[in-house]
Amino acid sequence: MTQQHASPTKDQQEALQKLGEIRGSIDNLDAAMIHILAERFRHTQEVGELKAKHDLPPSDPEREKRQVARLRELAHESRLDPEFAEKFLNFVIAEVIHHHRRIAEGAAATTEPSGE
Ligand SMILES: O=C(O)C(=O)C[C@]1(C(=O)O)C=C[C@@H](O)C=C1
Repeated sequence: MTQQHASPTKDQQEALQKLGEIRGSIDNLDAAMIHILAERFRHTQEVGELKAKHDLPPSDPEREKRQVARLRELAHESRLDPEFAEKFLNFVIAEVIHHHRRIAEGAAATTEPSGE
C-alpha cells in the first residue's frame, strides 16, 4: 500500500500542537459536564422520591416554562443558541420525568444505566 499522507509541514505541526491543547480543554469541560449532570440527577432523584411519597405529579409544566425562559435568557447572554439550550433542558427533563415515573411505580430508579 502506498503512503496516503506526506509528513506534516511545520505549519501543520504547530496546528496539531494547538489542536491537542484545545482538545485538552474540551476534555476537561466534558468531564465537568458529566459531574454536573450526575449532581443534578442526584437532586432530581430526591425530588422523585419526595413526589412519589406524597403522591405529587411527576411533571410540573409551569415550573418547566420558567426554567426554559430563564435558561434561554442565560444562553442569550452567554452567546449560546437559546434553541439549543431549550432542547438540551427538555432532553434532561424528559429523562428526569421518566425516572420520577419509575420511582412512583416502585421501581428502583437510578441515574445508572438500566440495561433496557
Ligand atoms: O422541579 C420539579 O418538580 C422536578 O421534578 C424537577 C424537574 C427538573 O428536572 O428540573 C423535572 C420535572 C418537572 O416537570 C420540572 C422540573
